[in-house]
Amino acid sequence: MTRPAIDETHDPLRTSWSESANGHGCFPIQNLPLGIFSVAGDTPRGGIAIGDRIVDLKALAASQLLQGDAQRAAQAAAGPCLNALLEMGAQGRVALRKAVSGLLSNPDQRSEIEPLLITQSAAAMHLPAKIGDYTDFYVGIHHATNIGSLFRPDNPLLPNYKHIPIGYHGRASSIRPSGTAIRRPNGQRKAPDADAPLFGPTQKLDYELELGVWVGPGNALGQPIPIGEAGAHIAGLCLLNDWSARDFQAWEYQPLGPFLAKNFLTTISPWIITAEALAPFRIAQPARPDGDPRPLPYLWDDADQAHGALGLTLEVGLRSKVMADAGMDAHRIGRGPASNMYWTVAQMVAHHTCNGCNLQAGDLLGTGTISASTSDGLGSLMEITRNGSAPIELPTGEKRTFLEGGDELTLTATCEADGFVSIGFGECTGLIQNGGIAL
Ligand SMILES: O=C(O)/C=C/C(=O)CC(=O)CC(=O)O
Ligand SMILES: [Ca+2]
Ligand SMILES: [Mg+2]
Repeated sequence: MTRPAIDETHDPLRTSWSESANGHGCFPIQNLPLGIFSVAGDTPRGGIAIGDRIVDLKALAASQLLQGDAQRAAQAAAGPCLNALLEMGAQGRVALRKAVSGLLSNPDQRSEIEPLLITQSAAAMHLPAKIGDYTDFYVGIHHATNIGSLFRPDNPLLPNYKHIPIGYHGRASSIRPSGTAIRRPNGQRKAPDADAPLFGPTQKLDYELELGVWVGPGNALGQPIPIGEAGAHIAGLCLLNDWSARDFQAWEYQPLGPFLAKNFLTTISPWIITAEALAPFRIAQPARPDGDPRPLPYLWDDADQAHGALGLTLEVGLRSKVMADAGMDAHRIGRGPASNMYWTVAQMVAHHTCNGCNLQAGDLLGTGTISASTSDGLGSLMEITRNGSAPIELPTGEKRTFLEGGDELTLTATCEADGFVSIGFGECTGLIQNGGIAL
């Protein structure tokens, strides 16, 4: 995937007059992610996170402080979803990023810009775009191997895995922003030794640690996106939790793949970490192990192999109600690098469109669960507890096989590279409610 230019907006010496940005773990002036927010009594509109505040893009568009592409981009972000801005592609995003970075770093403009800033704690975050379609891939090879060995002990990694970025079409309508409560879903499950299935609340509620990929400009139906052009169609990334009911999944998934086990809710972090903000953190795709097949030519691009992967670390924390009541922080249950993706984002895009399927601005792709090869870097409880057979212990002494009512799960991600200021994704969090869906 082509890497956006490193420019003055990435300068590690650049700071903001909005002091909370300087040293902020997620949103220093080098990040400037895009989202949709609202404050009480007002309509949702686009914003850019800066430290613990948000630049109101509707107000900025009305201020006459921007010109040209930057002004057009702010106008495209002034409404309740960012689809129009995503459709504009890199040109609009880059112009807006440069202009906002300049305004937030120039002390002479503080008096003009500061009235356009909103405190994040006073704002509600919404989905950043109307999501037309959502596709979930399966590119985390350690996850695919681990979960495959639990679902199919004789045949963990199917023979297509190293030739095709495997995916399934998910459900866009049930994607929600971070903070949405999780109601335990009902469905069918059947234990392998049971005579008949049962209907009721899932006994194996799980999470999946994934990255979400926001599609920028789409492609026309019938016109594939060549791998070398995939970068122009990617607006940015977020965190994605593909909540999963493992008992339903085991019973329903053959032969068509996941269905009700995964479409009851998917949670994403609300900020789009733009392709531009991620530029310094692009790394080489790890070499395929000796003996692995070279992908077909439509899935191979030397430039993509050189810098199509992401230098970021993903983390999962779990906090039970007992821990929350005692004022304890979340307990880390997984931490690992995104370089455990067997396929790059560009390969996902090239494959998704190779048959002429059209992506549209605001579509969302999930990478699939990203697990590491080590036991401290697994991306789901099904893997961590070996399908419930090896419970984990929380600092309170409580045991967990799968998620229970009152548990709060939080995904985070941090990008680091020598010579650059680190940036974070914010949080993707969800609290499991005690009650479920009505029976
Ligand atoms: O059948 C399997 O091997 C497992 C499939 C999934 O869990 C689907 C999925 O959501 C892919 C992923 O997150 O990696
Ligand atoms: Ca998934
Ligand atoms: Mg759809």
